[in-house]
Amino acid sequence: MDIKNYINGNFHEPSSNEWIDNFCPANGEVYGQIPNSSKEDVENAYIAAKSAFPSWSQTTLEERSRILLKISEGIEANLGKLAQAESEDNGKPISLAKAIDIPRASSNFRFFANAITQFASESHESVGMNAINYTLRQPIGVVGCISPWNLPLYLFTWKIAPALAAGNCVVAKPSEVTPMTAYLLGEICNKAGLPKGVLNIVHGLGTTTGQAIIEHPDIKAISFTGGTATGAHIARTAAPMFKKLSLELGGKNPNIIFADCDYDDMLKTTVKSSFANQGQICLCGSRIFVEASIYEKFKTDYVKKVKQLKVGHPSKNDTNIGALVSKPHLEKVMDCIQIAKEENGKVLCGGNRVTVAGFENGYYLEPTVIEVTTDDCRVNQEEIFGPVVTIMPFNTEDDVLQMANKVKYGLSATLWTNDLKRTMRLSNQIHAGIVWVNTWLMRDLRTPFGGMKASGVGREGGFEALRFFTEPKNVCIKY
Ligand SMILES: NC(=O)C1=CN([C@@H]2O[C@H](COP(=O)(O)OP(=O)(O)OC[C@H]3O[C@@H](n4cnc5c(N)ncnc54)[C@H](O)[C@@H]3O)[C@@H](O)[C@H]2O)C=CC1
Ligand SMILES: O=C(O)/C=C/C=C(\O)C(=O)O
Repeated sequence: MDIKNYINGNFHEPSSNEWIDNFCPANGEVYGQIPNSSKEDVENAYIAAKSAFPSWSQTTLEERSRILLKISEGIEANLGKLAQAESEDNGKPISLAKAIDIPRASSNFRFFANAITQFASESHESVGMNAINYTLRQPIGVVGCISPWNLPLYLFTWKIAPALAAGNCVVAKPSEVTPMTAYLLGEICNKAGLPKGVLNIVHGLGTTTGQAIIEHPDIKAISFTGGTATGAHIARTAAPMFKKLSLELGGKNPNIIFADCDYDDMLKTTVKSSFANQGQICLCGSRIFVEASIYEKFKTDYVKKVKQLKVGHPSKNDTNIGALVSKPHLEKVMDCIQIAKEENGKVLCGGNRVTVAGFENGYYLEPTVIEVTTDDCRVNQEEIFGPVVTIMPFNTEDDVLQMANKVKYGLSATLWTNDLKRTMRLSNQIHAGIVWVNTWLMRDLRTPFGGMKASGVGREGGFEALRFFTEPKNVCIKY
């Protein structure tokens, strides 16, 4: 199916008539074309957004909320179609798209439709000065939202929903690798009655379409999720124009397992936190550190469970691990495994491409566990973003804390222990924006979400997102 840009409520071909092949990761075949939108298309999207802004920013909160709820319902009503599109475009198991990706996209709109009705600003009485200060939280104007391929509609809507709820108009670009569900969202928005131009979706490469968005002098804020190198490039480009930036970037997250944890729960969840979505979630616990006293037992039990995961076609209900998102990404992940071997990492299971009968050109890879003896190796320092984890033992809390923090990233961490004091000590000291204790990826959309160090700048979620998408203006009145 050919995809078009959604500008001013209508579907348009790219002005340059330049197209990009869209590949299906499950079989490696081209199954459609997407626009490689130019500066001109981005400008058209901007003009539509700009002209929609005066009206949308003055639309009552109740009305904005009502329309966003309708979009949420539209996503829910199209669950089957969207899940199938997501699975075909991304390679993820359809079961995952149905249970997680699409319901969460719907929740994102529902959550921010409700949150905006509860969003309030501060006032400060300046005692002894006969003055009162109050702070307005005004929409910024036209904002840019750029999202990645791993959780396509989930992350696309995680940015768009708060931006719209706060009264902004949006120029958004999904990943060129997984454009399909963002394309389908346009029709849902029209049916929900979203006024023309409030949301505009342009498709294309990061280096052309994405670059035109971040360089646009009047797109005043950029919310981006993706790789750390791209985040750094966006920051370099946007900073001299004083754009507001929210950057949600890569991770190399420690999963720290103490002997006193609830073992069965830990084991089951660790398999999930290692390999969910083929390991292509920035929050996956890709570095597993296990207390020495249970290391050998863990190693045996974990590898046994990982070997039971079924790699298969994403449309099959019994598939645990689908296809990786693209051929270049598969090659990148396989290169990382090769580097691990060269650095004396021991592959305990996996490490090879999988041929799925009938889909021989699909991008399938075995879930891979690598035992390492030092945390300094590249495979333990660099983000792989695939179904590959490392495991190694540790002796003391101090040792593991040091190793956990000795990476450039600081996105999330998982702790498995029943010792409350240890939980508090480690949670306080660990370099991560998100710490899960005895669980993983349990989400409450009100909480601040994002990372420190090379994992990003700013936080998404809840009122943090609404604060990002508004400009605070303080008014001081003397009486
Ligand atoms: N934190 C996360 O959730 C993600 C991390 N990654 C990491 O990044 C690595 C590279 O993956 P990529 O697909 O190359 O991610 P990327 O960071 O290049 O892509 C993310 C989004 O940014 C856009 N983009 C790329 N260059 C841009 C530019 N100059 N201006 C504006 N937008 C631009 C892309 O078109 C896409 O929509 C992965 O191997 C993985 O390690 C990738 C995707 C998501
Ligand atoms: O908001 C969430 O629940 C998860 C977000 C995940 C990412 O940002 C990612 O994998 O890139």
